Amino acid sequence: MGLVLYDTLQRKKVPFEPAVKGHVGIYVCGPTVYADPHLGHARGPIVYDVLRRYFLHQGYKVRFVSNITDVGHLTDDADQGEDKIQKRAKLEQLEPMEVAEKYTWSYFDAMQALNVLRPSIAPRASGHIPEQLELTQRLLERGFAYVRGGSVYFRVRAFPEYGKLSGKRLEELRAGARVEVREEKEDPLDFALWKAAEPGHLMRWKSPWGEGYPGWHIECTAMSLKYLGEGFDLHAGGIDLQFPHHECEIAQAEAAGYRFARHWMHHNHVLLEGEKMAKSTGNLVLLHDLLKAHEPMALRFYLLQTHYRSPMDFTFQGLEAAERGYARLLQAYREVRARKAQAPSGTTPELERALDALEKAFLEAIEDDLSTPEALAAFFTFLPELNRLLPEAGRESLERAEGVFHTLGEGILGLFPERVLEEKVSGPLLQGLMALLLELREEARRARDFAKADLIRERLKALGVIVEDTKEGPKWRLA
Ligand SMILES: Nc1ncnc2c1ncn2[C@@H]1O[C@H](COP(=O)(O)OP(=O)(O)OP(=O)(O)O)[C@@H](O)[C@H]1O
Ligand SMILES: [Zn+2]
Repeated sequence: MGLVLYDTLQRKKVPFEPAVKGHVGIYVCGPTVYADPHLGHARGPIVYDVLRRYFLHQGYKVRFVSNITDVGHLTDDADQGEDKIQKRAKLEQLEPMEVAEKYTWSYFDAMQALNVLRPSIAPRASGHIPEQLELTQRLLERGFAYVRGGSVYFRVRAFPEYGKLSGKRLEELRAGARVEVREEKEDPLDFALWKAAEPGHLMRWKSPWGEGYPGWHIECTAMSLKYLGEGFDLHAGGIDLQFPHHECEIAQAEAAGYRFARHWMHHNHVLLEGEKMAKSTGNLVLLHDLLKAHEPMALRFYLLQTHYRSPMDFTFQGLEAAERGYARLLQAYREVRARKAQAPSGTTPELERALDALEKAFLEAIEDDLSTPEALAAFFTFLPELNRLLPEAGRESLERAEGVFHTLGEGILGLFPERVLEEKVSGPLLQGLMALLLELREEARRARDFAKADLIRERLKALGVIVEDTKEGPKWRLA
């Protein structure tokens, strides 16, 4: 069938064909790094990670670019307010770049725990000032921008297609626009490409118009075009970015004469008590807190249970239910691996048919606009069949089942990294089991059942555990 995705720009599901055969270029707007990530920040990366893994599974070469915004994102998301990172730097008494570094790693660490593949490139906005200046210059030359008091603004009225992504009409936007007190703009809808730095503004660079810093929107246009080239395949981010951020990105790129992203994808929000989880409002659950108390893969499973275009209300009950669901899947996978070794050679036709059905339903779900809930449902339809057939199944069929868990469950959904497959015997459990065995052996000795006592010692020795009888009683150590 092939992949079909809902394209926000076309407002419908469309077949996805990459521009260059065998290659896919994806750009995902990354976080503004001024605070620890919350659960909402994990949703996009996990959704687009599944997409990326699907392309890899289909044999594509994928270049996955996801930026780090470390400058230019102002507290009101538009052209006013303080730089979010600089504001935090003052609060924590750090250099702005220290703040950015600290929270970039906090974000990367959380993504790693969630088994999200690292971006091929994670460009920092502050490392791409020359590219942003060049694009701004180009927009000036082409009449799409103007300079006012050391700042450069994009002239929205010169780009009639402004609004095409979000479906907003210019007249309505204009009617609703705030007119600022010290208005430099020709039109309240115009947005900053470059802002003159006020005295005391810490993050500043030289430009043809004086010292300043870039606008948030120009960063992503410059970095996506640099690393993915004109007409790249897919641009993605949260629905809050559709307007104005992505609308402005399109205007900048196309007014500069470049073909921009061919497809647009937007994921819906994680909510907490009905409101968007957000750093700026403090309505959030921190990822690091969740990751400490819960299996990261259960969290990933939880997020994948809702389709990416639907809002998702976070609750602890929901997470606990997901933990149980995930544990059932993992247990089945582990059992397949364990049984495989002892199973008699041969295939089991019923299991083969169940696997065919699973593979088919799974891929159809993913290819239908990345329906991860249905892909998971395919696994849960398969589980009772598997459990029923497991005791009798032939080795070749079990090997195939293991392969399916591996390629679909881990390869595409990213739910079973090697770590979760290892059987873990924790220290306290091992100590408890050994104490129990030695106690039983002592009991046998007291009952003068030396044959049993020796048998326990010999069997332990075969497992690499040495038992020594000392004055203080029996002791054990690993051989
Ligand atoms: N609650 C959420 N659910 C899903 N995605 C989110 C959520 N909050 C932010 N994102 C996404 O995370 C990425 C980084 O966003 P950003 O750093 O601006 O986070 P934020 O928490 O919304 O910050 P702020 O509250 O300061 O605007 C964006 O793609 C954004 O759409
Ligand atoms: Zn962006």
